[in-house]
Amino acid sequence: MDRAQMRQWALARREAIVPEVRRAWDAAIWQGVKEILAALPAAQPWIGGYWAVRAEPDVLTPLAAWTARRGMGLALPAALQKAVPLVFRPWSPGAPMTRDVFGLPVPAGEEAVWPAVLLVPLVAFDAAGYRIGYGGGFYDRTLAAYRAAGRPVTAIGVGYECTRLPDTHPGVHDLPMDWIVTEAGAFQPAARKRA
Ligand SMILES: Nc1nc2c(c(=O)[nH]1)N(C=O)[C@@H](CNc1ccc(C(=O)N[C@@H](CCC(=O)O)C(=O)O)cc1)CN2
Ligand SMILES: Nc1ncnc2c1ncn2[C@@H]1O[C@H](COP(=O)(O)OP(=O)(O)OP(=O)(O)O)[C@@H](O)[C@H]1O
Repeated sequence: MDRAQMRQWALARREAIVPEVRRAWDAAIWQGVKEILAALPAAQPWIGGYWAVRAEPDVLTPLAAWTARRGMGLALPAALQKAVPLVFRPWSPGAPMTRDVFGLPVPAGEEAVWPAVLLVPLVAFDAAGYRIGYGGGFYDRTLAAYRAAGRPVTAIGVGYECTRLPDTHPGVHDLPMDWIVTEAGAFQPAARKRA
Protein backbone atom coordinates (compact mmCIF):
# COMPACT_ATOMS: atom_id res chain seq x y z
CA MET A 1 0.00 0.00 0.00
CA ASP A 2 1.23 3.54 -0.68
CA ARG A 3 0.36 6.40 1.68
CA ALA A 4 -2.79 7.34 -0.25
CA GLN A 5 -4.00 3.73 -0.08
CA MET A 6 -3.14 3.52 3.62
CA ARG A 7 -5.15 6.73 4.18
CA GLN A 8 -8.22 5.31 2.39
CA TRP A 9 -7.90 1.97 4.21
CA ALA A 10 -7.69 3.68 7.60
CA LEU A 11 -10.50 6.15 6.92
CA ALA A 12 -12.79 3.28 5.95
CA ARG A 13 -11.93 1.30 9.08
CA ARG A 14 -12.43 4.34 11.29
CA GLU A 15 -15.80 5.17 9.74
CA ALA A 16 -16.97 1.59 10.35
CA ILE A 17 -16.70 1.90 14.15
CA VAL A 18 -20.24 1.71 15.56
CA PRO A 19 -21.42 4.56 17.84
CA GLU A 20 -21.52 2.56 21.08
CA VAL A 21 -17.99 1.28 20.62
CA ARG A 22 -16.80 4.71 19.52
CA ARG A 23 -18.19 6.26 22.72
CA ALA A 24 -16.32 3.75 24.87
CA TRP A 25 -13.09 4.15 22.91
CA ASP A 26 -13.27 7.95 23.00
CA ALA A 27 -13.74 7.81 26.78
CA ALA A 28 -10.66 5.57 27.07
CA ILE A 29 -8.67 7.90 24.79
CA TRP A 30 -9.65 10.87 26.91
CA GLN A 31 -8.38 9.07 30.03
CA GLY A 32 -5.04 8.49 28.31
CA VAL A 33 -4.77 12.10 27.14
CA LYS A 34 -5.73 13.39 30.58
CA GLU A 35 -2.98 11.36 32.27
CA ILE A 36 -0.38 12.85 29.94
CA LEU A 37 -1.68 16.40 30.44
CA ALA A 38 -1.83 15.95 34.21
CA ALA A 39 1.81 14.80 34.27
CA LEU A 40 3.15 17.79 32.33
CA PRO A 41 5.84 19.63 34.31
CA ALA A 42 3.92 22.89 34.55
CA ALA A 43 0.43 24.18 33.92
CA GLN A 44 0.24 25.10 30.25
CA PRO A 45 -1.29 28.40 29.19
CA TRP A 46 -2.68 26.77 26.00
CA ILE A 47 -3.54 23.28 24.80
CA GLY A 48 -4.18 22.72 21.09
CA GLY A 49 -7.19 20.48 20.46
CA TYR A 50 -9.21 19.88 17.32
CA TRP A 51 -12.84 19.93 16.25
CA ALA A 52 -13.44 16.26 15.38
CA VAL A 53 -14.58 15.53 11.82
CA ARG A 54 -14.77 12.37 9.68
CA ALA A 55 -14.96 9.92 12.58
CA GLU A 56 -11.88 11.25 14.40
CA PRO A 57 -11.69 10.46 18.12
CA ASP A 58 -13.67 13.20 19.85
CA VAL A 59 -12.35 14.38 23.22
CA LEU A 60 -13.13 18.07 22.87
CA THR A 61 -15.95 18.27 25.44
CA PRO A 62 -14.04 16.68 28.36
CA LEU A 63 -10.86 18.50 27.29
CA ALA A 64 -12.67 21.85 27.43
CA ALA A 65 -14.03 21.13 30.90
CA TRP A 66 -10.65 19.90 32.17
CA THR A 67 -8.63 22.85 30.85
CA ALA A 68 -11.21 25.40 32.03
CA ARG A 69 -11.12 23.95 35.55
CA ARG A 70 -7.34 24.41 35.65
CA GLY A 71 -7.39 27.90 34.18
CA MET A 72 -5.72 26.66 30.98
CA GLY A 73 -6.74 27.92 27.54
CA LEU A 74 -7.89 25.68 24.72
CA ALA A 75 -7.19 26.53 21.08
CA LEU A 76 -8.33 24.95 17.80
CA PRO A 77 -6.46 24.78 14.49
CA ALA A 78 -7.36 26.77 11.41
CA ALA A 79 -6.04 25.93 7.94
CA LEU A 80 -6.20 29.43 6.47
CA GLN A 81 -4.56 28.53 3.16
CA LYS A 82 -3.12 25.42 1.57
CA ALA A 83 0.56 24.65 2.25
CA VAL A 84 1.02 26.90 5.29
CA PRO A 85 1.28 25.98 9.00
CA LEU A 86 -1.92 25.78 11.03
CA VAL A 87 -2.89 28.76 13.15
CA PHE A 88 -4.34 28.07 16.62
CA ARG A 89 -7.21 30.22 17.83
CA PRO A 90 -8.56 30.36 21.39
CA TRP A 91 -11.85 28.52 21.76
CA SER A 92 -14.36 27.71 24.47
CA PRO A 93 -17.72 25.93 24.16
CA GLY A 94 -20.25 28.14 22.40
CA ALA A 95 -17.63 30.46 20.90
CA PRO A 96 -18.62 31.94 17.52
CA MET A 97 -17.27 29.86 14.62
CA THR A 98 -16.45 30.42 10.98
CA ARG A 99 -15.01 28.01 8.38
CA ASP A 100 -11.48 27.46 7.16
CA VAL A 101 -10.25 26.83 3.62
CA PHE A 102 -11.52 23.21 3.81
CA GLY A 103 -14.92 24.19 5.21
CA LEU A 104 -14.06 22.95 8.70
CA PRO A 105 -15.42 24.92 11.67
CA VAL A 106 -12.81 27.22 13.28
CA PRO A 107 -13.09 29.94 15.95
CA ALA A 108 -14.08 33.26 14.38
CA GLY A 109 -11.74 35.33 16.56
CA GLU A 110 -8.48 36.12 14.79
CA GLU A 111 -6.16 36.04 17.79
CA ALA A 112 -3.46 33.36 17.32
CA VAL A 113 -1.62 31.48 20.07
CA TRP A 114 1.17 28.85 20.09
CA PRO A 115 0.05 25.96 22.32
CA ALA A 116 3.05 24.02 23.64
CA VAL A 117 0.94 20.85 23.66
CA LEU A 118 -0.94 19.72 20.55
CA LEU A 119 -3.45 16.91 20.19
CA VAL A 120 -2.91 15.66 16.65
CA PRO A 121 -5.60 13.54 14.97
CA LEU A 122 -4.22 10.37 13.35
CA VAL A 123 -5.82 8.85 10.29
CA ALA A 124 -3.18 6.08 10.51
CA PHE A 125 -0.03 5.69 12.59
CA ASP A 126 2.84 3.34 13.32
CA ALA A 127 4.85 2.26 16.36
CA ALA A 128 7.63 4.74 15.58
CA GLY A 129 5.15 7.58 16.10
CA TYR A 130 4.71 8.56 12.46
CA ARG A 131 1.29 9.46 11.20
CA ILE A 132 -0.83 9.85 8.12
CA GLY A 133 -3.36 12.71 8.11
CA TYR A 134 -5.63 14.02 5.39
CA GLY A 135 -2.66 14.66 3.12
CA GLY A 136 -2.32 18.42 3.39
CA GLY A 137 0.93 18.24 5.37
CA PHE A 138 -0.52 20.79 7.82
CA TYR A 139 0.64 19.23 11.06
CA ASP A 140 4.07 18.49 9.60
CA ARG A 141 4.42 22.12 8.54
CA THR A 142 3.11 23.27 11.91
CA LEU A 143 5.59 21.15 13.90
CA ALA A 144 8.37 22.36 11.57
CA ALA A 145 7.31 25.98 12.23
CA TYR A 146 7.50 25.41 15.99
CA ARG A 147 10.95 23.94 15.57
CA ALA A 148 12.10 26.86 13.36
CA ALA A 149 10.75 29.34 15.92
CA GLY A 150 12.60 27.55 18.73
CA ARG A 151 9.33 26.77 20.51
CA PRO A 152 9.20 23.43 22.29
CA VAL A 153 6.06 21.41 21.58
CA THR A 154 4.66 18.11 22.79
CA ALA A 155 2.71 16.37 20.02
CA ILE A 156 0.14 13.86 21.28
CA GLY A 157 -1.22 11.78 18.41
CA VAL A 158 -4.77 10.54 18.96
CA GLY A 159 -6.24 7.63 17.03
CA TYR A 160 -7.81 4.18 17.08
CA GLU A 161 -5.90 0.88 17.22
CA CYS A 162 -7.71 -0.37 14.09
CA THR A 163 -5.73 2.21 12.08
CA ARG A 164 -2.31 1.15 13.37
CA LEU A 165 0.08 0.04 10.61
CA PRO A 166 3.47 -1.68 10.79
CA ASP A 167 5.07 1.16 8.79
CA THR A 168 3.45 4.34 7.42
CA HIS A 169 6.47 4.95 5.17
CA PRO A 170 7.15 8.47 6.45
CA GLY A 171 8.59 10.99 4.02
CA VAL A 172 11.39 13.46 4.70
CA HIS A 173 8.99 16.10 6.08
CA ASP A 174 7.21 13.79 8.52
CA LEU A 175 7.93 14.44 12.20
CA PRO A 176 7.09 11.76 14.79
CA MET A 177 4.62 12.19 17.62
CA ASP A 178 5.97 12.40 21.20
CA TRP A 179 3.03 10.32 22.41
CA ILE A 180 0.37 8.19 20.79
CA VAL A 181 -2.91 7.63 22.59
CA THR A 182 -5.47 5.06 21.51
CA GLU A 183 -8.26 3.19 23.28
CA ALA A 184 -5.56 0.66 24.29
CA GLY A 185 -3.52 3.24 26.19
CA ALA A 186 -0.79 5.84 25.82
CA PHE A 187 2.66 5.02 24.55
CA GLN A 188 5.85 6.84 23.71
CA PRO A 189 6.99 5.72 20.27
CA ALA A 190 9.99 3.40 20.48
CA ALA A 191 12.34 5.67 18.57
CA ARG A 192 11.69 8.51 21.00
CA LYS A 193 11.69 6.64 24.27
CA ARG A 194 14.03 8.10 26.86
CA ALA A 195 15.64 6.35 29.80
N1 LIG B 1 -10.43 17.87 13.06
C1 LIG B 1 -9.40 18.27 12.32
N2 LIG B 1 -9.23 19.55 12.10
C2 LIG B 1 -8.20 19.96 11.34
C3 LIG B 1 -7.30 19.05 10.76
C4 LIG B 1 -7.49 17.67 11.04
O1 LIG B 1 -6.75 16.79 10.60
N3 LIG B 1 -8.56 17.33 11.81
N4 LIG B 1 -6.28 19.52 9.97
C5 LIG B 1 -5.10 18.83 9.70
O2 LIG B 1 -4.46 19.06 8.73
C6 LIG B 1 -6.45 20.85 9.38
C7 LIG B 1 -7.38 20.77 8.19
N5 LIG B 1 -6.80 20.00 7.18
C8 LIG B 1 -7.48 19.33 6.21
C9 LIG B 1 -6.77 18.87 5.13
C10 LIG B 1 -7.42 18.21 4.12
C11 LIG B 1 -8.79 17.97 4.19
C12 LIG B 1 -9.51 17.28 3.11
O3 LIG B 1 -10.69 17.03 3.21
N6 LIG B 1 -8.85 16.96 2.04
C13 LIG B 1 -9.48 16.35 0.90
C14 LIG B 1 -8.62 16.57 -0.30
C15 LIG B 1 -8.49 18.05 -0.51
C16 LIG B 1 -7.55 18.41 -1.61
O4 LIG B 1 -6.89 17.56 -2.22
O5 LIG B 1 -7.46 19.60 -1.86
C17 LIG B 1 -9.75 14.90 1.13
O6 LIG B 1 -9.04 14.30 1.97
O7 LIG B 1 -10.66 14.36 0.51
C18 LIG B 1 -9.47 18.42 5.30
C19 LIG B 1 -8.82 19.08 6.30
C20 LIG B 1 -6.96 21.79 10.42
N7 LIG B 1 -8.10 21.27 11.10
N1 LIG C 1 7.54 21.06 6.59
C1 LIG C 1 7.12 20.95 5.32
N2 LIG C 1 7.56 21.80 4.37
C2 LIG C 1 7.16 21.68 3.09
N3 LIG C 1 6.30 20.73 2.66
C3 LIG C 1 5.83 19.86 3.55
C4 LIG C 1 6.21 19.93 4.93
N4 LIG C 1 5.57 18.95 5.59
C5 LIG C 1 4.82 18.29 4.67
N5 LIG C 1 4.97 18.82 3.44
C6 LIG C 1 4.31 18.36 2.20
O1 LIG C 1 2.92 18.25 2.42
C7 LIG C 1 2.38 17.18 1.62
C8 LIG C 1 1.46 16.28 2.44
O2 LIG C 1 2.22 15.59 3.44
P1 LIG C 1 1.68 14.25 4.12
O3 LIG C 1 1.23 13.27 3.10
O4 LIG C 1 2.69 13.82 5.12
O5 LIG C 1 0.35 14.81 4.84
P2 LIG C 1 -0.39 14.32 6.12
O6 LIG C 1 0.57 14.20 7.24
O7 LIG C 1 -1.18 13.13 5.76
O8 LIG C 1 -1.41 15.53 6.37
P3 LIG C 1 -1.77 16.46 7.63
O9 LIG C 1 -0.51 16.75 8.39
O10 LIG C 1 -2.36 17.68 7.01
O11 LIG C 1 -2.75 15.75 8.45
C9 LIG C 1 3.56 16.44 1.04
O12 LIG C 1 3.63 16.80 -0.33
C10 LIG C 1 4.75 16.96 1.82
O13 LIG C 1 5.92 16.97 1.03
